[in-house]
Parts: sequence; C-alpha cells; structure tokens
Amino acid sequence: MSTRIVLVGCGHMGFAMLKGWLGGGVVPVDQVAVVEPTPALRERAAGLGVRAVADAEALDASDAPELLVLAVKPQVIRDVAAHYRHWGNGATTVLSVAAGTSIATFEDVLGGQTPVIRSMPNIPAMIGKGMIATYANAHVSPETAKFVEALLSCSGAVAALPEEAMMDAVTAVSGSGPGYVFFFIEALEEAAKRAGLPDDVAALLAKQTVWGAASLAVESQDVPAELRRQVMSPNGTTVAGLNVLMDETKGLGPLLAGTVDAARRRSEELGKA
Ligand SMILES: NC(=O)C1=CN([C@@H]2O[C@H](COP(=O)(O)OP(=O)(O)OC[C@H]3O[C@@H](n4cnc5c(N)ncnc54)[C@H](O)[C@@H]3O)[C@@H](O)[C@H]2O)C=CC1
Ligand SMILES: O=C(O)[C@@H]1CCC=N1
Repeated sequence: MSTRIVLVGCGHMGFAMLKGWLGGGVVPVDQVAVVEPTPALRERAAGLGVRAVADAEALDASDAPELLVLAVKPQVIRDVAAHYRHWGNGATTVLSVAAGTSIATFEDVLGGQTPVIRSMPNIPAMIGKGMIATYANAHVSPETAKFVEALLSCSGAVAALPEEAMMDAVTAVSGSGPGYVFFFIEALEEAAKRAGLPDDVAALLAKQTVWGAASLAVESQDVPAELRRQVMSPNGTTVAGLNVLMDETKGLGPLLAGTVDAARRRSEELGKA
C-alpha cells in the first residue's frame, strides 16, 4: 500500500493532528508515515500504528504521497521543506500548520506549481475539538481540497479563509487562544485558592466552570452576552465581579485586544524571518 500522507514533525501539534485523523477513521494507519527525529516522539507516533522514521532519507522518494504535512517550527520550516523538493511541482499537496510561513515561501522552496494549503489549527485538535482555518493556492485540486477538509474535520471545526493575510489574525485568536484560556483557568484556580478554597477544589472549580460555560456558549442559541446577562442577578455577586473584569481601561477587553495584537504582530514577524 503506498503512503497517502507523510507527516513531518510529530511534536505537540503534529501529534494532536495525527490523533485526530486516526481517530476519525478517514485514513488507515498503513497509509500514514511520520518523520520525526526525536526518538521518544517517534515511538509515541509509532504507538498509534503508523510507520515512523527519523528523516526524509528513510522514505522512498519515488513514493510521492497525496499529502505532505509540515508540522515543524517556522524557524526551520524552509530548511526542512527543502528535503522534500523532489515532491514539489507535482501531485503532492503540501499542508502547512506553521505560524507566519506564507504560501509563497513553500512555492519558493518546492516550486511555483506546488499545490499548497496553509492552515492554522489549535491544540484541542488532540480531542477532536480544534479550530482549523485554511487557505489554499490555485494549484490544489478540488478532490484533494475535499480530502483535506474531511481529514481536518476529524480534528474539529474547519473554516476556509477568503484571504491569506487573515492568517496572522487567526493565529493570534484561535491558534494561540487555547494558551490564553489555559492561563485563565490557572488564574481562576489561583484566585479560588486565595479566596480560601483547598487546592483540589480550586482546580476542579476552575476547570469545570470554564468547560461548562464554553460548552453552553457553543450549544446555546443565545449569544455569549445574553448568557452573561442570565448570570448577572441585579446588584448581585456577578455584577460586582464583572465591574472589575469589564473595566473599560484595565479590564479583560483591552487586555485581550492587546494580547491578540501582540500575537498577530509576532505572526507577521515570523513570516518575514
Ligand atoms: N503548539 C500549538 O498549539 C500550535 C502549533 N502550531 C504550529 O505547529 C508547528 C509545530 O509546533 P509545535 O508542535 O508546537 O512544536 P514542537 O517543537 O512540539 O514540534 C516540532 C517537531 O518537529 C520536529 N522536527 C524538527 N526538525 C525536523 C525535521 N527535519 N524533520 C521532521 N521533524 C522535525 C521536532 O523534533 C519536534 O518534535 C509550528 O510551526 C507552530 O507554529 C500551529 C498551531 C498551534
Ligand atoms: O505559539 C506559537 O507560535 C504557535 C502558533 C499558534 C500556537 N502556537
């Protein structure tokens, strides 16, 4: 059986996506090969049943996959992609998950006729609850676009962007976003402890509250602002708390705007490096 997908880099994001694909049953394990130089991570991938090798040279260059997924750091992606030049300008579609790195970069390294899909997933892809935004160049065939959409759907919701330039903002919102939310959970847990709760209770309250509220926001017909109003009893405790959190100059609104702006600017910088 020939290899349909080659996944290059099986760290945090590569492994999260691999788990999603295999769990979704869109591609059988014997059609996926992983390239990962770190032995422990290679073994982790092999533990899912796929073939895992240490470098590009261990793959048969004549066995061009339908999809070459690049999940290495933006700082090395140009050099890593160069090892797969033999699959450029052909039937192989490149799917990148790297922050900042433009489609033009892949066309430069692999050839101007190479089908390229740039994507921005996030780490909840690991449990099929990711958010994945995509933008494809004109060389991607409708059949491959459909296959990639089915594949990415195993990892969560998929949104096709109308412009590649939007990728920096997407990276700053949904790509990095889980990091912000994890910190929110940490901060709520810390505040719970300072309010006098035992460590285990504080940890449970923080996680369950964020999970429950996020699930309700997704499932409910009401917009988040309406759900918030349903929690805010007149002159009650939530109003007292939100008066701090919703402060127009020092509250969460301006803080998140600054957070997203800093991440978006960093994504732009990574694209220029
Ligand atoms: N971690 C996250 O939440 C997200 C990461 N990304 C993107 O995913 C990419 C990977 O990030 P992480 O998984 O977080 O980093 P990571 O460091 O966990 O994974 C990168 C992996 O690439 C491997 N690698 C290095 N050189 C290689 C080579 N020549 N061939 C094959 N594999 C090689 C490393 O051993 C490592 O396991 C980045 O471009 C990042 O921008 C995108 C969205 C979210
Ligand atoms: O922090 C980063 O650069 C990557 C991209 C989005 C999430 N993690």
